[in-house]
Amino acid sequence: MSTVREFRSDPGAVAPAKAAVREAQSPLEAVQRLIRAACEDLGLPPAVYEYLKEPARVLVVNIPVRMDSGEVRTFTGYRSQHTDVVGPTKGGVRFHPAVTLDEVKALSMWMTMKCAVLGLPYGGAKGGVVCEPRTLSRSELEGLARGYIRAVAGFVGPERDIPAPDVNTNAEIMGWMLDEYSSLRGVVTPALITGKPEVLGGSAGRTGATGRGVVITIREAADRLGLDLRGATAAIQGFGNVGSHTARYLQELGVRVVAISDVRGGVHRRDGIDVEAAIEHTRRYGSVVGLPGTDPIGSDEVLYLPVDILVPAALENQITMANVDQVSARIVCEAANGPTTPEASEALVQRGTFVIPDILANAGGVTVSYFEWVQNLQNFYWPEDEVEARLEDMMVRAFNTVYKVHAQRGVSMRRAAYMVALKRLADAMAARGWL
Ligand SMILES: NC(=O)C1=CN([C@@H]2O[C@H](COP(=O)(O)OP(=O)(O)OC[C@H]3O[C@@H](n4cnc5c(N)ncnc54)[C@H](O)[C@@H]3O)[C@@H](O)[C@H]2O)C=CC1
Ligand SMILES: O=C(O)CCC(=O)C(=O)O
Repeated sequence: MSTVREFRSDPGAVAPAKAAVREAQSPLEAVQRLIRAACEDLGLPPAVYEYLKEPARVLVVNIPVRMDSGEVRTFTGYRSQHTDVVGPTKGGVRFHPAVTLDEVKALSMWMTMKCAVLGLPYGGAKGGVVCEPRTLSRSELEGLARGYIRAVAGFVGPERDIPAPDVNTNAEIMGWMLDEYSSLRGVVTPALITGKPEVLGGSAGRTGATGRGVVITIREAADRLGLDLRGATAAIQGFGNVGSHTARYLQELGVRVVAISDVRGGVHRRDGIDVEAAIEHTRRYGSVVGLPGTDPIGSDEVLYLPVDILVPAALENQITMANVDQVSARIVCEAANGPTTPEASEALVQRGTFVIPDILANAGGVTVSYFEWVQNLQNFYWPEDEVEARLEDMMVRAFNTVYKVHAQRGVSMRRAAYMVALKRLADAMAARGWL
């Protein structure tokens, strides 16, 4: 790397996390603080933060959709591409009423950090559409998915930016987007998008990959802490793709999943919930609420149960300085992106909670997306056991790398993960002559 200079504050920039007394007011501010703090920890040249403090490009689009009523309604969509310093950008597309440009920017920045922790050859990206998918019919949803990819088609592509599923999007929606893009380009382009159905070139194991990765990190953490997972208890907030697979794989390791919640409410059972029954109930009724043999519990209450493992697997900002004192789990594993503010996370760590940060915990999804993209480019497909073995290997290596920095430097796992990521990104910048 070029000469390492002292990292100086500039008056316009966000305050370093060390000196922060005020809780970050938004996910964007939170991720900026985290990046800046890691740059300081590593003594990186100021240019590193300058390159990373905002996304390189953002696109705002209006998406007209013909509704079932015959009227045309316009939806707002975003795509944020944070940095392509190590390769094309990569990240999911979220359909949610609360999506904002700043949220999408923050999510793209977390993607950069996540890919760098795992050593994947991508920068981060994220997309979002402001909509309430629960109020859309299937054909309206399909129109929106096709409209979104049409609107960003000149901006994405296998060598530029590769979308994937996120909140309220899934393999079927990725299939529609792939079809639309392929029609526009006049050539079938499986490497455009990951998390698609296997019959269209999706990777074996992608659907469960994020949950599988989450559970690998919990297993590694439990090992370091001397916690026997057989008989340990867990509570899970959010029971979509990530939450449900996490619950399934935890149960396979002998963990008792005593509480689960989704946006409509939660369920509790001291002796452990039958996870497969909860998945089936959710498939049928759209929520875990009302699962026979369980007691009702509020969505938020799940966060406060005296369990060994708490897995927030829904949205950002669920654990903040306002409620952190009520969290009593021994391990908090951030399956969602940004579920804990940096300040609340620091408070948990001070109390002895082992926090596995999002950019490590939920990296299994993008890792298998990377495998999917590689398979698409080679047009050669791997069996599921090979995907799982490679995922296991990469997640364990990433966990060990972060844990080593955590132990050697006496910093939190989050700070350590950012340091690992920033070191790789800064090395790439230096090698490209940017520093
Ligand atoms: N799908 C993926 O591969 C990856 C997803 N993530 C992150 O994981 C999180 C969850 O994503 P998915 O499972 O894909 O989304 P999803 O749409 O499949 O599921 C989201 C779940 O969260 C629940 N939820 C929403 N608001 C809630 C609230 N206030 N309280 C309790 N539950 C609530 C929903 O009801 C649903 O059960 C997000 O933060 C996402 O960015 C991270 C890495 C990869
Ligand atoms: O699979 C991917 O490419 C990205 C998944 C994602 O959006 C995330 O990790 O937050």
